[in-house]
Amino acid sequence: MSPLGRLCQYQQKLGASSRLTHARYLSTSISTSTQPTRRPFRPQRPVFIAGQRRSISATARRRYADVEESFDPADVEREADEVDVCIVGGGPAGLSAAIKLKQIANEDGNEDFRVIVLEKGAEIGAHILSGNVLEPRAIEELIPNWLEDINESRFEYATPAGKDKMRFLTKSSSIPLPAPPQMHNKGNYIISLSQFTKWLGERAEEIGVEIYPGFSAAELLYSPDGSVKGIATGDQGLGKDGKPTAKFERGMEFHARVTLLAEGCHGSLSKQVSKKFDLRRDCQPQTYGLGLKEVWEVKPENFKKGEISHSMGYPLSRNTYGGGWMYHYGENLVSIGLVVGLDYSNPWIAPYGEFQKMKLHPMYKSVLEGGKCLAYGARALNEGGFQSIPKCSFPGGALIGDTAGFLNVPKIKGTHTSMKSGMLAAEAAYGAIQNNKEASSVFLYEYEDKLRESWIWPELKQVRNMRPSFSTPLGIYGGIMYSGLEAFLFRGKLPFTLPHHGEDYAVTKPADQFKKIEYPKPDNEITFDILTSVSRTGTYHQEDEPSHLVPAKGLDHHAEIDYPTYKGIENRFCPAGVYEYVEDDTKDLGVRFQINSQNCIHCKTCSIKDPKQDITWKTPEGASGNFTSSTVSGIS
Ligand SMILES: Cc1cc2nc3c(=O)[nH]c(=O)nc-3n(C[C@H](O)[C@H](O)[C@H](O)COP(=O)(O)OP(=O)(O)OC[C@H]3O[C@@H](n4cnc5c(N)ncnc54)[C@H](O)[C@@H]3O)c2cc1C
Ligand code: SF4
Repeated sequence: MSPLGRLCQYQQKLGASSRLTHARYLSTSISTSTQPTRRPFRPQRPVFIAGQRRSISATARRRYADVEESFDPADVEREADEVDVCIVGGGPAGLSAAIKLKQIANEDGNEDFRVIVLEKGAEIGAHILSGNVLEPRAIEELIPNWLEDINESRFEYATPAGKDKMRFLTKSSSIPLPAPPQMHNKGNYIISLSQFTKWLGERAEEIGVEIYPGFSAAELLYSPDGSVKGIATGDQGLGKDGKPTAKFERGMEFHARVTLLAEGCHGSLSKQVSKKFDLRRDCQPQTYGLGLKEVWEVKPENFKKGEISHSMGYPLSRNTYGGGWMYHYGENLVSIGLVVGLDYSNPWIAPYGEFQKMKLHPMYKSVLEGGKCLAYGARALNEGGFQSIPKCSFPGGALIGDTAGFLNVPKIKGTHTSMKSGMLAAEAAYGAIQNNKEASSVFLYEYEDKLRESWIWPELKQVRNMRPSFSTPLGIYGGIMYSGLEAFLFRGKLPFTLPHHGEDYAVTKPADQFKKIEYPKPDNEITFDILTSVSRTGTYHQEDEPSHLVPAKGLDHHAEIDYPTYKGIENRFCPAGVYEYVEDDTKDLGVRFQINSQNCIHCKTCSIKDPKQDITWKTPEGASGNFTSSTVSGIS
């Protein structure tokens, strides 16, 4: 069977068609009992079938394992395919770059220009998690009739933003605060980013982008001159021990003139490339927050379509940065969430516990009461802003979107900037490839210039001092006061840039310096235990695949270096119950470190916050960590 045939067979096996069909859409949306009214899907437009225009590889041979056979997977030759641009990550940034590239190439009469997108989720949108209030600036530039198109193809899709509310919370009351201009949402839309991304995927395929969901880019490939020459997808069918099983299939190589990394916040290949080319040498460290989110169907009398609320204060202590949100959208749907800055020093803090506590505050509880929680998810987001943007180009490629860190923190918005960065990289990549037809390696100098000349730069520069102003001894109070002055008076014009505190993991202090925090027991109406929440993410990893969460020298060594000082911080920072310290008398510490990697929801917090930086997050097998069987992808 041809490699293309095997690819199709593989996708069918996963139920992971690259076509985003009506049936597929319905099967991944919310259950019928709670399903809001929605318009029927518009008939499918003609689409390009991924890989049909050109086979993935005509010559190379893929090796399947014999059950009895024992060999080193790395010794097996990989198939390779040549493309013009390889994009890793089918999120808003990657798909915007892909669409822009094909728009330019098609206008240029260069329809054979090959752009591929590899996405680790089983389908486009499956691994996307966000609020999301969309500022439509970038999408209006990319697809001018987007709103009409999207509203035709999705149930009441983009809810126009209504009233903005900003509150400071104490334990039982809420004090109105003036919403800074950066947080005004007039002209914006509340959307499901997962659905928006699926729609972008359809638009990309229509104009000839080849999209391969279910494929993790696991390794960067380099040319002899040191430039990036593409990526390799991960091997499939390895057992827990890392040895090939009967289902083993070697990964594939994609060689590209330009490789764009669009992996989202804290991308694993981006981390490697940043290190190799020292991309962070002239910028501040990146800092992060963890966003935890639920989607509820609320009682109609509690629903205020389009209302957008944000809060600061309770339940977070004055030294912990963060805030909550609640967006009313669609039909009786409410997106509620909490972002917790990962620069907290107290290792007893559990962001999941803080989120559950927040829902019990009267401002939130009054809306949720009598409703039903449909979905849960969590994802890290960049908080470093302007001063943490690295060099974005490297020989052979570039970082685009959240993996470079273009999120506007006071706005809590990064979709528009991520998309725009992808579009700028696309323009630079097409020009560079056309102008360097013979050169082996392409460098996207123009991308860096375009970023600085675009609206991304002044937007992020203006708010650069707000986030670091929360890191003074005055904590949240100092931050609110300073940010108020910045927002209404200084508007980013002060002649200095505040630095960040350093890396988030490095500010964590020993547990014995703090009192242990006890979180309220779940009531199963408003608050839930972590495993119930994980069941609402639809997370699924193969039982027997190797763990993608790897302590450098094994589980026992990890426990020895982390546990005595931080008393199980991994168990508390992980929003999916992946890490556990289990009592075990046979161990010197009295506990055994356990990793339930099948629960992982790919939020990346462990890679950011582990105080000893001992856990490596590797891309799991493609299509695993599949969140689509839940309600999440329909509404997140
Ligand atoms: C809780 C929360 C709330 C937010 N609220 C808002 C908001 O209201 N408004 C707003 O504008 N923005 C918001 N954002 C930010 C917004 O979600 C991001 O800025 C945006 O999604 C970034 O797009 P991206 O394409 O760069 O990355 P992502 O959306 O993260 O997409 C990356 C994609 O790459 C895939 N991928 C990663 N690594 C690999 C690999 N090695 N191989 C193959 N595939 C890979 C992932 O599966 C994913 O599909 C929020 C973010 C969070 C976490
Ligand atoms: S294991 Fe790491 S990436 Fe996975 S859910 Fe837990 S903290 Fe997030």
